Order: sequence, then C-alpha cells, then structure tokens
Amino acid sequence: MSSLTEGHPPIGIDDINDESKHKKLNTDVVERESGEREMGHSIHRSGSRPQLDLSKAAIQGNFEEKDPTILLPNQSDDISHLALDIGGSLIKLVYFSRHEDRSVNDRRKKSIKEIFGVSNCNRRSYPILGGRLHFVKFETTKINECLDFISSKQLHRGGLDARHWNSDAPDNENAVIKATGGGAFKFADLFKERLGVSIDKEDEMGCLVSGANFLLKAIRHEAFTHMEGHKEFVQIDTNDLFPYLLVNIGSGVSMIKVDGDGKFQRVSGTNVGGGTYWGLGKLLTKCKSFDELLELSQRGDNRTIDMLVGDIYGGMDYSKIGLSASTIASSFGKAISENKNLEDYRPEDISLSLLRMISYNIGQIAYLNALRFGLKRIFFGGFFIRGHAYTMDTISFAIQFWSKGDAQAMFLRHEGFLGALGAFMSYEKHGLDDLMVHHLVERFPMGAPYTGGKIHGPPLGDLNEKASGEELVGTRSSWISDMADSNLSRDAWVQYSNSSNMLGSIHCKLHENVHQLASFQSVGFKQKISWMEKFVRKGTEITAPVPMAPPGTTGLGGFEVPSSKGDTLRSDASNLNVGVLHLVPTLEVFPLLVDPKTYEPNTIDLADHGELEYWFTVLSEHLPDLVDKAVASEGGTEDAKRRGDAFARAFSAHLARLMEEPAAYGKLGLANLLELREECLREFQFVDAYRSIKQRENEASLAVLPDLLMELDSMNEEARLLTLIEGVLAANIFDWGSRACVDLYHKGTIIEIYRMSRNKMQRPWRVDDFDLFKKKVLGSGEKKPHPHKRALLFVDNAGADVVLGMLPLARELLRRGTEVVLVANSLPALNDVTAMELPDIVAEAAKHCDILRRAAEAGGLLVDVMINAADVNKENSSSVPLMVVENGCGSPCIDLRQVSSELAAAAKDADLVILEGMGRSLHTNYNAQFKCDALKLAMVKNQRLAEKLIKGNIYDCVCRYEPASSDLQSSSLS
Ligand SMILES: CC(C)(COP(=O)(O)O)[C@@H](O)C(=O)NCCC(=O)O
Ligand SMILES: [Mn+2]
Repeated sequence: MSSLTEGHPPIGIDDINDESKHKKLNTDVVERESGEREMGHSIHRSGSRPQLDLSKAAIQGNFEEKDPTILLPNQSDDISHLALDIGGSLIKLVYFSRHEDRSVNDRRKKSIKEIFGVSNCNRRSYPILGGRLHFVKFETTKINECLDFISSKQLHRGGLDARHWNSDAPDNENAVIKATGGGAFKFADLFKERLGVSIDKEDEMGCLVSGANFLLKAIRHEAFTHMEGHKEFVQIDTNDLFPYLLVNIGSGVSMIKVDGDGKFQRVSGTNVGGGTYWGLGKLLTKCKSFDELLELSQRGDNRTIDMLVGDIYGGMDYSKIGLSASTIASSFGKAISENKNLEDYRPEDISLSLLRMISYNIGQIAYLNALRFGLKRIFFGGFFIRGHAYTMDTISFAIQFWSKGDAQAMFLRHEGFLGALGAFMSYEKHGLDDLMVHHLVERFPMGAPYTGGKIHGPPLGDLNEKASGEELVGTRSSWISDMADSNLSRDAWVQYSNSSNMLGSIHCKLHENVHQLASFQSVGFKQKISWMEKFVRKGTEITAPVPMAPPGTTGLGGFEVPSSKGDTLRSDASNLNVGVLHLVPTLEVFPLLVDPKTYEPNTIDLADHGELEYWFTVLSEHLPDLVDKAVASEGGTEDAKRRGDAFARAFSAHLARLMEEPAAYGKLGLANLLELREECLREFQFVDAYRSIKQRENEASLAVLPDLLMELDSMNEEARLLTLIEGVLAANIFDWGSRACVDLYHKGTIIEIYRMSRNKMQRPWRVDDFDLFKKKVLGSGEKKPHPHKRALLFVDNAGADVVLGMLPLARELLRRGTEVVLVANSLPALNDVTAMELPDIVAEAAKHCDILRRAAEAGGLLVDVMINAADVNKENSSSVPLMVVENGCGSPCIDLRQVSSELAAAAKDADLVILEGMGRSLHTNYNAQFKCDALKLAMVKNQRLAEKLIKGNIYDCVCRYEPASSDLQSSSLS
C-alpha cells in the first residue's frame, strides 16, 4: 500500500462516513495518452489552409535580398496576436503567428476541387485563421527581456506580423494589448514607455475560466489525473463539460463553479494556499525558493512531526470510524508533546508536513464544494501546482481520501497559461471559439527555444525564425539561461549521451563545431547565427557532466524519494510539456468512421513499458541509417551533415525525454513516435530523405508494369483478383522503415525481391478474408453484385508498392465501374509516396494502359493534355475517374480524426476503403471501424509485431475485410 496513506488527511469532519453525502463523481473514459499530430510544414498543407490576400503583393526594397519584405496592401485581417498574464513570479505570453503560405499552383488540386466541390480554400471561408499559438514564459523579474522579445517579434503591433509582411505599417499609436494578472496594472506604464502600447486589463478570474474552457474543449488530451507518479489522460466529452469546479491555487485559493462560457461564480476559497506554504515554509526551513521547499518535501517524512491516529491509539487503527493508524490526526501535532526545538526537526519533514496540511485542506474544501453544488469534475490549477508531480499526487490523494475514491482530481497540461489564453480569448476577432479538437495539432519543436519552457532569453529576429534560419544572439547571460530552457531536460540529454552508441562520433563532430562556433559566443549581442548552429552548440555544451539537481532548481531526478511516494516523480513536468499549437482549420474528421468518439488510431499501447522500450530501441537503432539517407538526400554537404547530427541528437533526446515520461507530450502511441521522427527531420530541413530511393524504385517498377498488366489481363477475373491482392501484399515489402526489409535490399534488385516476395504468397495468409472480399466484388454464382461506387485507396510506399501493387488494383476497380481515389500523404514520410508525386507516376503508367489513361483524364490527373478539368469530365463522362487526394498527413501512419478537407470531401460518396501498409492498416486503424466496406492489406515486416498482433511471423500477410455494418446485419439476417 502506498505510503501516501501515512499522510492521510486529518480527521475532524463529522460526516466523514456518511456515504449518502458522497455523490458519485465521475471522470469520463480514462485513457493513456496519444500524441497529437499536425502538419507542421507549410509546404504541403498549404493548399488546405486559409490563404493570405496576396493580390497586389509587391516586394519592397531590394529584390536581391534573401528574405525581402513583402507588402500586402489588400490583406485586411486584423488578428490580434499577443496576450499576457503578468503574475508576481512569471509572465505568461500567448501569441499567434500566421503560417506563411507557400501554396504551389497545383493543378491536381484544382481538378479535385471541381470534382468534389470542395470549397475554394480561401481563408475567409473558414471562421478561423490557420496559424500557431505559442506559449512562452518569462520570470517577472526579467520583464525587460520579455519586452525585448515582444519588440523583436513585433508582437505588439497587432494584425499581421507587421515587420515581416508589411514593414511600412506605421506604429499604431493606439495599439492595445490584452493582459491580466496584477502586473497588468503594475507594468502598464512600462509597456507604454517601452513599446508604445496600452494595456487593456482583463478580469483575472474571467480569463482563467475562458482559458480553461478553451483548453478543455479544443485539446483532446488536456486534462489528466496524477496518482502516485502516474499520469492518465482523461477524455472529456465537450458536450458534457459543464458544470465543473475550477480550483485555482495561487497565493490564496479560489474555487470557481463554471457553468458555461462566460458563466461562472466564485463559490468558495481559502486563505490557506500556496502563499501559506511558501511563507510558513520559508520561515520554518530557511529555504530560498518555492521550488527548493518543494524539493525538500520529496525527501521528507511527515511522521516525525505530524500526530497520526496511531500515535494516539498506541499504534492501532481507529477502525470503528474507519481511520487507519497512519492517518494524520493533527498536522504538526507531535511538536506539542515533544521537547524539541525547530532545529531538531529536519527541514525535509517540516516541508512535507506543511505540504500535506495545505494540500489536504484545499482538497477537502474543494471536494466539499463539489458535493455542495453536485459538480462531477474538479480541475486544479495555479502557481502552487505548476506541474509539480509531487504536489499533484498530494492533492489527488486528498481528493481520493475525502471522496472515498469516488472523485479524482484533474489537472490541465496548459494550466500555467489559463490566464494568458483567457486574455487572448478576450480579443474580439480571434475566432478561437469556433475551433474544434480536430483543428488543433500540437508540435514539440526542438530547435525553437521558445516553446513553453520557463523561458527567457535573447530576442529572436523573426516570427518564422526557423524558416528564415536566422536569429539574433542575445547577451551571454541570457544565452546561458536560454540553454537551460529548451523543451528538453538536461537529463534527457545526459541520458542520450550515456545511451546512444552513435554518440561517440557525434560528440567528436560536435566538439569540432563548438570550437568553430566559439567565436560566436564571444562576439555576443547582434551577431547573427542560425538557430541550428545554436542548437548544435547547445546540445554539445550540455553533454558535459551536469549536476543531477542543479542548486536552486527543482531538478529532474537524483533525489532519494521514498519509494512509497512513487519513484518517477518529476517536479517540473509542465515546463517541458507545452508545445506549439498549430491551428489548421481545414482539418476534418474522416466522415466514414463509425464512431469518431471511441476511435483510437494506435493499435500498440505504449503504456506497456515493454512495448515502449522495444519500439524506442527499434527507432534508435534505425537512426544512423536514416541520418545517412537524410544527409545524402541533401547532397552530403557539410551543412547537411551538421543538420543530420543535430537531427539525431534532437530525436534521440525526444526519445530519452519520452522514455523518462511517456505522457510528457500527451498520450503516446507508436504512430506519434513515427510522426515525431518525420517532424524532427522536417525541423532540421530535411525535406524528403528518401527522394532518390523513391525515384529509382518508381522507374524500375514502371519498367515492368506493362508485363504485369499483360499477365493480369490473360487471367480470368477470379484468378486476377487473387493475383492483384497477392501483388499488393507482396509489394508492401518495399518498406525502408523496416530494419529487416532494408537488410533484404542488400541481397537483390527490386525486381528480384518483388518476384521472390510474390512467389512466397501462399494462402491462407495469417489473416485471410479474401474469399469474403471476392464474394463482395465478384458475387457468387450467377448473381453479379453492383460494383462499389467509389473506393478510397490509402496508398503506402513509392516504387513497386504503389506501381505494381495498388495501381493494378485500382485499375481493376476502375474496369468494374468503381471510381477510384488514391489517397496519399501530403508530406513525405520514409519512402511513402506523396500526393504530389502520384500524378506523374499515374501519367507514366497511363502510357501503357488505356483504362488508366481514360480514368486519369477523367479524374483530371493528366493535366498536360487538358485545358479545363470540367471540360474533360464532360468528354470522359463514359469513364469512371481516377483521382488523387492528399490525406493531410506527413507520417507513415494515419490518424483519421484529422484529415484533409479534400479527403473528407472524397469520402462522402465512398463505399469502399482500402488501407494499405503496416503504418496505415496495422500500427494504426487495425481496429478502426468504418461505415462502409473496408479492406486492410499489409505485410508484417517486424517479428515482434507479427507475434503480438497476428500470432504469426515476420513477412506474414494480413488481408482483413470488414463489410459495412449494414451488410453485416443483412447477412446475419439471411
Ligand atoms: C515504419 C513502418 C510502419 C512502415 O511500414 P509501411 O507502412 O510502409 O508498411 C514499418 O516499417 C515499421 O513499423 N518499422 C519499424 C519496425 C522495424 O524496423 O522492424
Ligand atoms: Mn510506408
């Protein structure tokens, strides 16, 4: 039993055993978290994103300049993009940056829009603007650095990033920034003086509430429980959110009953709060900081000072009223009877006793208020909590104790930013009220120093610092503080240093870089360096031995924590857990999911530590090869090598961080890890690591395609369908993400491997629903079924996989009268084919095949030979079209809760979904249920997954067919 019981809350409430007074408090479905996803890169998501009004755009100044200023005279949106919460200790900033739109004039997209009637992607057709919400903190004592930061990014100028887009925009004399917190009053003059802006003060409590409402409605895994060091995300049904109790523990405590947006009432509070803990703690322990006091408590034993029930009852429980011997009867009560002075007590014990006294008291009052108003949920936030695992555990324990397990305390990942977010929400035109969960994707960039840490530091030169690749270096002191503030812990780096076998060589290279870069450091302010260099240098510097618990900080480990309190307690979690929120208003939920609410994309649960360790090892081992490919894809230049090293460090550090705390970035599944890797590559400007491999394999496969089509055409339809499915499964072997497959590629040419793989296709496959699928497509006996109206084929890898596998299958469906939509990635991921690449591949294939040619023309894919997609559609009205849509993803897996609007539009008339490949049909979506017929096809290229998922072996195949639920009903009736 947890030793937390040693710290049972005090007795003293009469109705402690009165069950009737304990309403059941529910938390909704509790799950372990999954990460979020996004399309961080503007390039390919651009088309499905609102656009700036570029009409009459003109370059200003020197055309030769690298990033010249562009004037957008017709850009009229007035998006306010900075709000502040200025507290006594920390300043919290929330700011919005707009995506730079780099949409290419993609003709495929035009025809898709015409065919599916997808609204023209004009930004004004969406209620909100695509962009990013950034969360940044500064210490209030360093307010000048905060002002520098705002000024360098021109965040106070409102509207667009004026400096970047419209440097001619006059400084707005009447500019106003929304702010809350005491500092909004205290520093108003300073803001006016330094930035020329007025502060519009917003009510603190109102801000807290609207911040919390926004987060709980818009972010999937925002709320979590925290018990004995274990974090679990709670899925809140947004339709059933209100009413709830928000307990804000600052210096004092406010308890707010929230009934809706803008509807709230402070129902209670207590003057015994965070200030009491810190104030009394300071007097009693001589601690210098709040964090130090908390740290002490983690090593404390409150039994030396608290009077327990057992102390009164001779070590016995007081079982008659249900109190165990370990329950605290009286906080600090032992001090009365013992003949000791303050110095005779350990500061650690005093701190723990105090923490428990105050947390339990708050927990008790909160719970009683929840009972009083019949509230189902209690969320805790405020400075006192700020992500400290140990504090959360203590509060959770109190709530559990008082509610007898009926209620659970819940916490919010962004709780430190409630006020700032609320202030942001108070601008009139933000449009965030319309935001839905599927519009938001959270990313955890590595190179950007301002991503939610306890940040202060040098000003960056540009909102798009990474895109433009340059930033200003601040003073040496701020540089050093910045170093400690990336969204990675130092320990994560140290773990990486100790664990990675690549590290030796990387270190050497990095040390060379550091010497080269040393001059930057001495040059100091205003020297321009790239953020990447800074990152590389940062990574290197912190591989030097660092103390496990640097003095004066909360530290990340190295404490002797009583085992009963859980040994994975982190006291600084929230500082590292807040990423950048990408607002992508064009994302939609895939309309063919039976139940989006219960849909869980990940098949593998990384909450299982064994799984976590296995997949982390697989990904770490794959890293050297991936770095080689990535560097080669950028021409093997010195710059590419340096970026490759930095990428390896960054990704390994993410892994180390997640190994330490799997839920650090939200709920974690394998899909999230695989996507994180792709995102990390993009962050280090590797656009397409497998580009040349994909090209080579496409060419080789296209060369043999005519022979394959001839072979297929010589078969009867039954044999042909089987051969086609075999072909898809066999060609799925071309997967550069699988260690085993990559080893195979050294042993033969593409075509040799493909032939070998096809020859091995023996039924029954490990999962084999082929006969069912065949019956649906070909019918049985005389009865010929209606063809499917439209099939969505989620394609996987480039090369043989798509050319010799999925395209011939598409051709068969087209020939049977089914419209085919090839659904491909928006962004490159491993060797997956992208939606941008597919039209060329189809055009090449169409040269050898009339069916494909006519269908591709009808689908607007052979754009070179047509003038207007609508005309072509009329001409080819006899042909069913073959189309290509992007899925909105840049990962080997797919989360169907967030797909592109063109895919969602294409899905509306679809009655067949075919998911291909391990990533899309096994790692994710293996258990997904669709409203229409669904076929999941993959070769399992990993021994462990084969054993776990299908009780088989590596290279076994899956052909899983699930008819639409209505079909299931009719067949069971017949
Ligand atoms: C990354 C992948 C999901 C890609 O598979 P695909 O979707 O292309 O079939 C798969 O190769 C994978 O799970 N690889 C990691 C495991 C391994 O190397 O065995
Ligand atoms: Mn793939």
